[in-house]
Amino acid sequence: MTIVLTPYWSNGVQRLKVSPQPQPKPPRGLTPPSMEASVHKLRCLNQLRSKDKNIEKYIYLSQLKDADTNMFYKLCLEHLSEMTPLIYTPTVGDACLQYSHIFRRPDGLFVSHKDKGNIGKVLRNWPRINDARIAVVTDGSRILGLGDLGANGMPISIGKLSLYIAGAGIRPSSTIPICIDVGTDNKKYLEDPLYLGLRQPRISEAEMNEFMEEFMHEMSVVFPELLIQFEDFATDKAFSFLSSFRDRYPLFNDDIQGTGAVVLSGFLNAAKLSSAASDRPLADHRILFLGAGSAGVGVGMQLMSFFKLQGLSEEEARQRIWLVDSQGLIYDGRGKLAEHKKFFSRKDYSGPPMTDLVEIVNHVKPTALLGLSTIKGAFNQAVVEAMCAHNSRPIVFPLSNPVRLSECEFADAVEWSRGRVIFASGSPFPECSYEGRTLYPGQGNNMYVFPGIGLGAILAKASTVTDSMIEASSLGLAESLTDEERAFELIYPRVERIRDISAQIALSVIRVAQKESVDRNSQLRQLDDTELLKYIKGKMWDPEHMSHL
Ligand SMILES: NC(=O)C1=CN([C@@H]2O[C@H](COP(=O)(O)OP(=O)(O)OC[C@H]3O[C@@H](n4cnc5c(N)ncnc54)[C@H](O)[C@@H]3O)[C@@H](O)[C@H]2O)C=CC1
Ligand SMILES: CC(=O)C(=O)O
Ligand SMILES: [Mg+2]
Repeated sequence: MTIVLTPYWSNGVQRLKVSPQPQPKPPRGLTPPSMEASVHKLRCLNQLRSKDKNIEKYIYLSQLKDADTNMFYKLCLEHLSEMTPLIYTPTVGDACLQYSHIFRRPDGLFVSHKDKGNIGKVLRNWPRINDARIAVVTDGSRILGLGDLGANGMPISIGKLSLYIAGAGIRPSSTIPICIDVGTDNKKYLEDPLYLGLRQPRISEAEMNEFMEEFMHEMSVVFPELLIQFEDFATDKAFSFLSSFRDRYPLFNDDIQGTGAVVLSGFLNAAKLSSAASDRPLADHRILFLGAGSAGVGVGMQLMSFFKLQGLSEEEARQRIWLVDSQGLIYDGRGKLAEHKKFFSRKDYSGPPMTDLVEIVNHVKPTALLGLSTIKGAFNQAVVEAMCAHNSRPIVFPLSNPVRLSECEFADAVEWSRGRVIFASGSPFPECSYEGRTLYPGQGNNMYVFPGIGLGAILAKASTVTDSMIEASSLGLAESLTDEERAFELIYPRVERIRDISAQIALSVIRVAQKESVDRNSQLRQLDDTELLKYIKGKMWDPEHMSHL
């Protein structure tokens, strides 16, 4: 497919009309005699599989995406469980760490502090302005659990958007990966002669707030139909930019809201399995978090809905959740707390600081232990055994990314719990067998929901992304398990079904947007659910029908 760009003016801004054109057959002699599309797919797959290291596979796939976008997405769709760990976590973490060294050519938009006052001008340099529908924006300040990676954060925006395209059929030309470069406090990068970003420490909080005001305003002027996903901002900024901008522009924060939705969904299914193995009512679950950053608190807030769905009040729901950070259990008597930790701070404990996780598990007696702490191995044998002492089927979700920061490995959790654990992790682990049974880990990663949230919000032309739209994505995902998946005790559907799942999630999100009157595309109101689902699926971009060869 080639793209033809025709300039035109709208609201005083020059835009480009994007028209995809079928690729003309190359003149005879310019391709080899036996260039069959299906054989070439096999050739690409073989080249990919011949590489030993995942980072080499990542580089190969980035180049393939550049040279033959359709082929890249055909491979993604046909081999999703093989491709996802390469284009996303865990490999994307290594790609970010090494970005300045493996960089070949630009693929995304860099907006730097040097552009302050001229951000609109920089945004207008994007070649596909009129087609833009979704941007993933990071400032690189907390990439996965890897910390401040500055301008090296760009691959996370690229990776998330590849999943939008593969998982929800968003047109590649409608996506904009953005990395805001406002410096880095990563000393190693500042000293690296190959580092691609600004060679300066991060700007102050006040300067950052001013910069973001201009950035968001200009984004809405230049890209009036754009939905924004904030990604991997350090926790304070993640919370403050979400609350400053969410009522003014269509946006959501993936780490707070997307993660909240995906974990609520998995927890709904896990709690049913766990409760079925004991006589414990669903309302009696007790959840302990290791990690109280944007992800931990975001998930905690979303899990309040689990208890409210069981009929509990807001206060009763709050009482079911305990948070632990690097200083131990979070409680009022501990001293000054960061703003985002206050809501879940316990009032029913007043002893000395409690820092040992086994001691905390024995104090709280949780039914579920969730890790969003970036602390590898924090759920060790003693911790998992303590969980088993209180539960016939303990729920253990080590959700930190990438895989080498996971609080616990699946095989260990199975072994230490003697096959009783109900498990989901942020990055994928292989299945394992225990006493003749094959056990499957879940992947509790926001990748299950953000493509569908984005697709729904884009099609409804939502003016804002509401909490109920996020919750709808979660309930839609929880209900999407097939009978076969339930029989295998899966708590998330198989990733191969992502397009169907995204369509279902988009439908739920659109219906809530309509109910809350934030849909600017009111035509979709006339469709019943069957028609709407057909409409959504019909809108999905399909690489098979756009052959490059
Ligand atoms: N599975 C998923 O879909 C997602 C996973 N994550 C992962 O969650 C992790 C955390 O992300 P954020 O909350 O944004 O980061 P953050 O840095 O804001 O939060 C980390 C939290 O862990 C706590 N912590 C650090 N060391 C600890 C220790 N030794 N013991 C107990 N707690 C400790 C910190 O006090 C802080 O509360 C990252 O690894 C990230 O990749 C984030 C979003 C989505
Ligand atoms: C998955 C994700 O968004 C994170 O680890 O930050
Ligand atoms: Mg993230």
